[in-house]
Amino acid sequence: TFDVTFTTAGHNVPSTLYGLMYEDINHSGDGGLYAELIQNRAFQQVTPGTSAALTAWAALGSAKISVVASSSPVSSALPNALSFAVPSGTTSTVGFTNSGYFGIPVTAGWTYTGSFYYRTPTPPSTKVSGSFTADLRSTSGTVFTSTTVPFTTSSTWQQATFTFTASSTQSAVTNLFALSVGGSTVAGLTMEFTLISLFPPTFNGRTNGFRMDLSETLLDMKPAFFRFPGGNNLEGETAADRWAWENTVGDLVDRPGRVGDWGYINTDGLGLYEYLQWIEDMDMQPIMAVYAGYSLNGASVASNDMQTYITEAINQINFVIGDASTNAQAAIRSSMGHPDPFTLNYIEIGNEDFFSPTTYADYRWADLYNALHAEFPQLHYIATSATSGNVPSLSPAPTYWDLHIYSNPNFFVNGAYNFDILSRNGLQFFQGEYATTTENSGAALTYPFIDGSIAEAAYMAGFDRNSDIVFAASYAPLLNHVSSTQWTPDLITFSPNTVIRSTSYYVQQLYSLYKGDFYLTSTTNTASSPVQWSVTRDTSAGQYFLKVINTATSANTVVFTLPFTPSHTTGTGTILTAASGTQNTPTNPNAAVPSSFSFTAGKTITYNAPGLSLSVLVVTA
Ligand SMILES: O=S(=O)(O)O[C@H]1C[C@H](O)[C@@H](O)[C@@H]1CO
Repeated sequence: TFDVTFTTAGHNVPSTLYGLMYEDINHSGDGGLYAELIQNRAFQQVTPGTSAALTAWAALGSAKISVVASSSPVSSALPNALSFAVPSGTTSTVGFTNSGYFGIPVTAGWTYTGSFYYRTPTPPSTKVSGSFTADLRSTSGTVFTSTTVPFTTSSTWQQATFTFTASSTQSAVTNLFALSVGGSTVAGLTMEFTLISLFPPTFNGRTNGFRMDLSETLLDMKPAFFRFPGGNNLEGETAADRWAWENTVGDLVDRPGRVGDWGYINTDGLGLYEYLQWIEDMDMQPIMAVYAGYSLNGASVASNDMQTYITEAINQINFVIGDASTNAQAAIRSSMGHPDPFTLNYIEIGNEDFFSPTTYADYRWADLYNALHAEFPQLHYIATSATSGNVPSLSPAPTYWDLHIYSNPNFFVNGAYNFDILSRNGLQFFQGEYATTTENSGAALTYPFIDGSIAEAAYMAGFDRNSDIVFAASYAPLLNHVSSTQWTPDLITFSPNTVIRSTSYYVQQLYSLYKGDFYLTSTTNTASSPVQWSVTRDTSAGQYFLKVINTATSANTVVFTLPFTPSHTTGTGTILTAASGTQNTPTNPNAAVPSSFSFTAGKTITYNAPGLSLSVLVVTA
């Protein structure tokens, strides 16, 4: 039995404590949160004439399709186009299909919004007019919804737009988007297409917006912040490949895309503006990274070449918070629909710069911090070259540090007091990435498992307890498309039409929902104890959240002694628990989900915590 006495003494819990780490990994962005359904929609960053350039595209009928460098590109950012050549004499239906990001969901009642650019490089002397049919169909050709799109041959680019509404829901996602036309209409013609786009309804109905079910899944966690755009995906393989904010704003036709750092092309259709608008819609605040001159090939920008990136970072921040009436970057923001500044308090300078500590310490941190702090003194700047609370020395000395740790359950069980032992010297910590990534045996994990998730919960009791110096924490990675994975485990796994909440998702959700605003000091425990606890309070609601974490496989009893007598004798709690090894997977998505229970409340509360469990007992004063 663990006897826990808590007092009314303690400290504030920062509103920023629990949030989300994001980067475009495992198709978290393109094919995930970004709602665009067409993969390789603008043939960005591909080599014309290669089969890879045609990823996700296939011809219909006797048409010949290939990716070409257009002789008259739709924009300098999008030099490539799909060439669609129809042999003379063709009479049957011709066209092309796109298979989406490993599938396309067909959902009853959804109105899809589509568009494409097209032209006929060498139009016939007598203009040809006709109609394309745009549709969603199964791979066997069953059409679920369609509409016609009139066209007239022209050597100049035209943009067509259309909508159609699905009347049925298909459980299969192996569906295709198709554009087709009667062969006799276009026989002998060669046409070019690009930026072929199809959106489902989006979160908050935003144009060029986010996928609804994934957004709702994240909203259910009430996350306080969103760290973006990376993670490794900020850094590029080289400086030239970095995430550069300016290439991600403005009209889609002006965004070149880039080769991302997780093995696939990023369209950057999900760009800085879209991130910020969604973060605002989701009641979060950004923790925004700026490129700090280190890239994944290990090279650092030379000291006397840093100015380009300092200016870029200043411009990036001005895009977010600048005055649109006086600042050019802020004016772009305003022109995109947000004249007022977005909320911004935290800037992360680089990512995992412990891979390049010398250049970070010698000049990269100071160059960026000094310039940004001078320009924006009200923002907080987060350094990234530490892995634990024993931070390296940098000048100027950072106040905020981002720490990352991926390990096994034992690390998190034994490390539960890692922050208690740190001296309070003004430093503030962001546990920006953490997760149980292997079993104690070292076996890799494809999905989180209850043993690791409850170990994470033990470690997170340390975030509550030390939230005087831990201002933010987020599990990583956040998202994983089940058909295109570079890193496991992940908090949430999804397919084109399903979302699987892992056991670690529920741990993150419970800590975030029951964060409270004040931590109450209680009986000191020891690291590596099988049981950890945390007591926080929602002061305005007069509610106390008694969290009990039992990392042992057998039950353990905790007896709480309260500094008051609750106003009720029965309390309601929420528990996540499962047998060792349990995972929520695509085939068993609800193997372990939280459930509620009631308990007897009084000046003392005896709680028998099941093995491998996180419980939150809610007590009303
Ligand atoms: O290979 S790692 O450095 O472990 O990559 C990790 C750390 C990096 O910030 C993030 O992008 C990635 C997965 O979350």
